[in-house]
Amino acid sequence: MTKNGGLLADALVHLKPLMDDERISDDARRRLSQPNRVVEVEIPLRMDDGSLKVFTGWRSLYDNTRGPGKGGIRFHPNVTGDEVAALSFWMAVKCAVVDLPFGGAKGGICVDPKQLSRLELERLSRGYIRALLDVIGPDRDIPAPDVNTNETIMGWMADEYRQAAGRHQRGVITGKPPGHGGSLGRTAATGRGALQVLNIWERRRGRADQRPRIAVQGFGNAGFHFARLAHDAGYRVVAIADSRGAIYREEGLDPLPIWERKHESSELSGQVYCEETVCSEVEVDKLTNEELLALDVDVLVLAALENAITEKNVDAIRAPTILEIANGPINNAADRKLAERDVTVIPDVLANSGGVIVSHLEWVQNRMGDYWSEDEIERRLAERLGEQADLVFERAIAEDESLRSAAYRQGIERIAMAMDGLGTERYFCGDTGP
Ligand SMILES: NC(=O)C1=CN([C@@H]2O[C@H](COP(=O)(O)OP(=O)(O)OC[C@H]3O[C@@H](n4cnc5c(N)ncnc54)[C@H](OP(=O)(O)O)[C@@H]3O)[C@@H](O)[C@H]2O)C=CC1
Ligand SMILES: O=C(O)CCC(=O)C(=O)O
Repeated sequence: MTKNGGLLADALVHLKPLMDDERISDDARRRLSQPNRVVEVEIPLRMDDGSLKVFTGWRSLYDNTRGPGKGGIRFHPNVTGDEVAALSFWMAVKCAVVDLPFGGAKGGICVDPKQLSRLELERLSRGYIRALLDVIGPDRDIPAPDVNTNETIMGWMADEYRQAAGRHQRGVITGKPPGHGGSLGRTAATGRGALQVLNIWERRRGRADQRPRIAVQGFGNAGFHFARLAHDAGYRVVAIADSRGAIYREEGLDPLPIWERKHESSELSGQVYCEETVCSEVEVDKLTNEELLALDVDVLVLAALENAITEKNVDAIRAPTILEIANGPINNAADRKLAERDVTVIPDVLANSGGVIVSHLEWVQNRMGDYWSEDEIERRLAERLGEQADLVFERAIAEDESLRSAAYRQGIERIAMAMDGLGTERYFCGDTGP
């Protein structure tokens, strides 16, 4: 068993009820039950002091029936092959839920990037790409940012691939800096999309004119942009947490200055933004992460890592609505308990899909060699996400099932239909070679 205690096995539990559906063929059922492949690589890194360290990395391709694999790369000390495989499963479901022509993939390196210098980080990022040249590619498997990776890192990685290929291949990675083939709007896309999904849900529940109080766990790319946009849209962000702790203010917090303070010194390190000096303009209370999760807010937003809510702390949760921006932040046991208590969970495979939707737009722009304005990106994101979220919500209401179950059905049916459409002789499509 891995450090994450069988994350893929826990993730696959959601498939079980769907597998009884007669629309899912036996072949599709079998092929959906494990990843196509999980590649493990050792990446040697010359440290600034001249010593050599070796880091382990992975890239998992869960399924590529509907198109090339797609999914981010995570740098974190707890990354394992099992975690990456689970994340690639969620990517496969997510891309199908919002009807993108992609399969699911994910990658990661077991490393604490906060312990590396900028040059070490660049060498490691480039080394990861060199190690995986045979499995990634613009029509094979297309990485993007995830936890502790960003557009700078995607730029280094795309450049490493370009050097190895001997030509520009911009569509090999998304989330790059604008100017190096990156799309406008990608950085904020995950948070923007999550807010749109929440807004649609709140409107359906007749709560659009209220000013919900929200608490946000995770203040990185996804959590910050969500909090900033939600604050601007009139939500009251009463609490924010990063890996070091949480701050709370009943009157509401303005996420932008908090973010600016947090990032004054270094892009990737966690700053102690909840020190009194940092928030000296307003009175804030300090909370632990567990206290933030237990706040009596209208919406609890999970934007950090997997298993934030498990059977150990689920009974303390008081929010009636949970928005999953992180992938897999609620384990199965906790999910069942929340359902028993009629807590609405807006699931990750829909709520955080804004990022990959704009990644798809970046890939399309790279292939066209022409670039859209930020307004155009936002319009296209809103159009796709609005249509697909409505389908999920309508299905959930019509079938009287959870939003997670409705989203999974939407995604899995599309993948299974694509698998069946290819016939019986297509067993594996690793897409290696030139
Ligand atoms: N980036 C994207 O486009 C997408 C991201 N996601 C998912 O969203 C989640 C966050 O990703 P992203 O924002 O990109 O990652 P980042 O690395 O930018 O941010 C992660 C944030 O989570 C915080 N954090 C880490 N551990 C904890 C903890 N135990 N308690 C509270 N906060 C914690 C970090 O704290 P600190 O700042 O102190 O390090 C950081 O603020 C992940 O699950 C990711 O897979 C999903 C779809 C797309
Ligand atoms: O933008 C992408 O391709 C994938 C982002 C991601 O890793 C995710 O949605 O979890």
